[in-house]
Amino acid sequence: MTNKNYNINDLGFDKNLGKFRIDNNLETFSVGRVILEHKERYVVLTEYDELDCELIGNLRYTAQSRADLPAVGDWVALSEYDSDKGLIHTVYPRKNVLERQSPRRNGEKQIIASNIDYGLIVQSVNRDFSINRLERYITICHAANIDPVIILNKVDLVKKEQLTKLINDVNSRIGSILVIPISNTTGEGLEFIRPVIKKGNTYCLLGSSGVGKSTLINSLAGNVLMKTGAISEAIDRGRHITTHRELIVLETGGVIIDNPGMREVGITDSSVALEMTFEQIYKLAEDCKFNDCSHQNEKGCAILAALGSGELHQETYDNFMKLEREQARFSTTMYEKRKKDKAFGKMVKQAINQKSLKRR
Ligand SMILES: Nc1nc2c(ncn2[C@@H]2O[C@H](COP(=O)(O)OP(=O)(O)OP(=O)(O)O)[C@@H](O)[C@H]2O)c(=O)[nH]1
Ligand SMILES: [Zn+2]
Repeated sequence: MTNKNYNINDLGFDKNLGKFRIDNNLETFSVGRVILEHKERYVVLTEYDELDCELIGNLRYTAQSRADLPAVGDWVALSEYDSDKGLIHTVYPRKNVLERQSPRRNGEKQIIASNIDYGLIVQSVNRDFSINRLERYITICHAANIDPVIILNKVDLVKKEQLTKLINDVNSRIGSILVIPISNTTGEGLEFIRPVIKKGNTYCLLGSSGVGKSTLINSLAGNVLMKTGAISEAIDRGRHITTHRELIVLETGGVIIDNPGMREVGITDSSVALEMTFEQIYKLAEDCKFNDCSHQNEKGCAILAALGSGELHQETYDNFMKLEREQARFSTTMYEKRKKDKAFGKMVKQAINQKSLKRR
C-alpha cells in the first residue's frame, strides 16, 4: 500500500533522533516508525511508504528481553527491498515508554507504546466510569513522564445533572488534570480535543475495551483516515487479529496510537509516579509524627487526621493503599525474577565452562 508522502518531523522525528542518526552512521538506512506489531512482524511507516518488516538476525539474537525488540511508536533504521518490504537494523533510543505489568503477573513489564507526548485516558460516563481506574492510568502516564488528559466519552447517554456530578467528582479527586467531556455520537466536546492535538506530537489512547477509542479516532480524522487494517490482514492472511496495535496519522497533524482491547493495566515499579498521582497524600505524610508511619493506625498520622476531617477522600486513600501494595508486589516479583534469571545464567555459564574444561 502506498501512502501520500509524510514529512518525517510531522510523524514525530525530532532533533535528538536526527543527531543519533548522524552520530551512529545510520544515514544510509531509511527512517521509519513502527505502526503495528504482530508476532515479530512489523509494519513501519516511512516518509513514502508503509513497509512490511522483519528484524535482522543480529537484532533478534542480541535482544535480552521483549523490551529490546521494536514496539509500536518506535523509530527504526531499516533497509528496503522489493517494493514494500524492509529489514529493521536498529531501534532508535526511546524518549519514553508507556508500560504496564505483563498480564501474566510474572514480574515483567509490557510496552504499551513508545515516544509519546500525551496520554489520552478515555472512559465512558455510563458503564465504565471509575475514578480509581483513572488514577491507575494517570500513574502509568506519570511513570513514563507523559502528561495525561482525561476524556469522558458518551455524554449523550447520561442526563446533564448526572454529568455535572461526575465531572465534579473527578475534579474534586483529581484536581490538576484537564478533563474533556465529549460524545462521538453528537459531536459535542470534540472542539476541545482538537486544539490539544498538535503536529509532530504523539498521543496514546488509553482505556478499557468499548469506551470509544477507535470511534474517537474516526471522529477526529473525519473521512481522510489512514488506517492500517488492510495491512494487518495482509500480514495474517485474513485471520482475525485481536492483539495488534495501531498508529494513525491525522490529516490535520498529530499522531494517535490506539490500543484496542486492553483489559488489565497493572502499574509497575515507579514510586515517583505514585507520588505524582497522589501528591496530596505525600504532602500530608510529611506531617506524620513518625517517619516510618504506615498511615493505618498510628497516633499523630497526618493522613488519618485528614481522613477524619474530610480533607482527604476515603476513596483516594483506599485506592492509594491498593496501588502502593500492587507496586510493592510487582517490585518483589521483578526482583525475585531477576535473581532467578541471574542464578540461571550463572549456572549455564558454569556448565559451559566445565564442558570446555573437560574438552581440553
Ligand atoms: N452512545 C455513544 N456510543 C458511542 C460513543 N462513542 C463510541 N460509541 C460506541 O461504543 C462502542 C465501542 O466503541 P469503540 O470505538 O469500538 O471502542 P474502543 O474503545 O475502541 O474498544 P476496543 O477497540 O475494544 O478497545 C461502539 O458501538 C461505538 O459506536 C458515544 O459518544 N456515544
Ligand atoms: Zn501517617
